[in-house]
Amino acid sequence: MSDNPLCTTITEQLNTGVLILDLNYNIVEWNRFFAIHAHLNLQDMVGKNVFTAFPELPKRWFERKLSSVIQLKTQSFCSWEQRHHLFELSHSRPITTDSHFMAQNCTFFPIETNNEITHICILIEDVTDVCHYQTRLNKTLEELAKANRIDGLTQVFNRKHWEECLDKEFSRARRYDHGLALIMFDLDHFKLLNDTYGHQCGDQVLIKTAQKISSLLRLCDQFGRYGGEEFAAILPETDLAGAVDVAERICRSIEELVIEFQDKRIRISTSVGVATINPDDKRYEDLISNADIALYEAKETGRNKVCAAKEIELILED
Ligand SMILES: Nc1nc2c(ncn2[C@@H]2O[C@H](COP(=O)(O)OP(=O)(O)OP(=O)(O)O)[C@@H](O)[C@H]2O)c(=O)[nH]1
Repeated sequence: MSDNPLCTTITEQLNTGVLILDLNYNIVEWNRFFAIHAHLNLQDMVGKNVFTAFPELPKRWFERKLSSVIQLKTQSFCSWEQRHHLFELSHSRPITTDSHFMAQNCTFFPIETNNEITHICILIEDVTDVCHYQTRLNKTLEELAKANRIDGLTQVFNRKHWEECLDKEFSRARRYDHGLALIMFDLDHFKLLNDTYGHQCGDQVLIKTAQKISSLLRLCDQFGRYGGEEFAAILPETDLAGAVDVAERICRSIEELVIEFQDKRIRISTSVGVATINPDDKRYEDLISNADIALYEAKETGRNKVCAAKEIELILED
């Protein structure tokens, strides 16, 4: 590796890959680490063009990288997060990883002789462990973030996240004077269903109902589980007539839904309350209250129906 035997000994013991190229991309030197992980013979590769020796190299990117190192006379770095690996080297990680090749941090730096760049040195650091643990950590964080937003049983938004969405939509609607509607659903006689068929059956009904309602909403609507057998949907840019129309459609679909549980075919219904933002509403909770009053009205006047907050106001005015 070097005229100095001490340096050669050290370089050969390094746990880092060392590859030295001339300015025509020919391999001048490389160390044992590189040869072992490339499964190639140390001597065979010297003098070969790097692109012939490693056809997997991204040629244009590599040439640009080296040319900037030469022109700027400065070192350059490429982390595994930018590019998982440059060279298809094996790793010796005992624990199984998803990656077939060694994850690499690569450093490129110019070698000068008499003030003139004659070679480029590339150092390859094996960061397969870092990559593995970072990937696992990211996955866990993603799962945690999801668990923080999603109701475990029905897989729709949980109440906390749903209310945060409503808070944002409410502020936006107020600021830009846009429409905003809220639909609250409460399954009818759910206690009786639980008592008759058992809690597992009740759970299945909640799952299927949530799926059904989700499938009938638009992508921009936000749907969540508000409580036990209560669900709620936020409909941005929607007026009362539009929201009632959606609510009616959902109400009829739930009525027609047949849920199979073991050998039983279960049918249910839902009462629905609809409200839209009005100038008196100061906080998003006001909108929930109005939808809740409408929902109560739907329960009181027979269930399996839709009531709108405005209709109640009119009834009160009468
Ligand atoms: N299976 C199951 N049941 C639940 C869950 N959460 C709440 N419940 C039940 O839902 C039932 C709700 O009962 P109530 O509030 O009396 O309402 P209801 O029987 O639907 O009557 P109305 O709303 O008046 O039509 C209770 O028995 C709760 O135990 C759940 O996650 N799974």
